[in-house]
Amino acid sequence: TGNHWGYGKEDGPTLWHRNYPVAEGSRQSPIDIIPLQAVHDHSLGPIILSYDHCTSINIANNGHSVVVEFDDSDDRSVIRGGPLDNPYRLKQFHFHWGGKGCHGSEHTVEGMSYASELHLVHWNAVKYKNFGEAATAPDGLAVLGIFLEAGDDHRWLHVITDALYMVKYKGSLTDFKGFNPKCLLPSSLQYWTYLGSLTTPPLHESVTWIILKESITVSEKQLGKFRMLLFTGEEEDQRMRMENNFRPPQPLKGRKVRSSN
Ligand SMILES: Cc1cc(=S)c(O)co1
Ligand SMILES: [Zn+2]
Repeated sequence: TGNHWGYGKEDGPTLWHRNYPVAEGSRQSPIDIIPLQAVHDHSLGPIILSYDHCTSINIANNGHSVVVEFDDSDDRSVIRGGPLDNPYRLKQFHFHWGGKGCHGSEHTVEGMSYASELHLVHWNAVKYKNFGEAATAPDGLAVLGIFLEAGDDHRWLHVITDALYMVKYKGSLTDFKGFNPKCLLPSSLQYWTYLGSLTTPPLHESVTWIILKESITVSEKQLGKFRMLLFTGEEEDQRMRMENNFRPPQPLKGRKVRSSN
């Protein structure tokens, strides 16, 4: 009904173009990144993350992913530098992941998928008055993508995975204060960058993507806790585990991917 969408056979990524024709647009995400075809742009400076005074507010299950929201009423936590002309305010972060043992990331590297992908979503508060307005502008959003590779336990991710039981059902939300996503960054901030879109409807072509080359590791146990989340609400009798909530790579359509040094 209406603009309902999901990741199943009846409502998944191959059908989103029916309600969201931009799905077949010229700057859709994610994409397959081919490192050797990326252009080394020496004018690309380092990305700078100023998260020290970030204020996380809550963690929620929106029926598509699990999202941690931040206070974005001022410039307390921003990303700047790299391909960005302005500082962009941290608004939320969320994840995309697979089912048991299979892939789950949205971006791929030479066809290789990771187990999961973390998206830190920021908006251009210099040019736009709120997130909603920025989300429809070509330079409105900047999303930092971090690959999660199955391996050892991540020493800080348990703070998130231990809270997931509280947001099992679609529409659930709970306090989540004092979390700083700086603890989820890999040691290197080397990145690829390109112009793309949201990877979920409404698929707005408003995102400057910054994908870190180095992944972080998470254990199968930690990934298993993400898979205990449900796409469905408490009141629904059909329980559907939240997994494989990723869009496959989209056509590059002539875009250039640039690489930091
Ligand atoms: C704003 C936003 C960005 C991404 S990448 C997503 O998956 C959902 O919502
Ligand atoms: Zn995302």
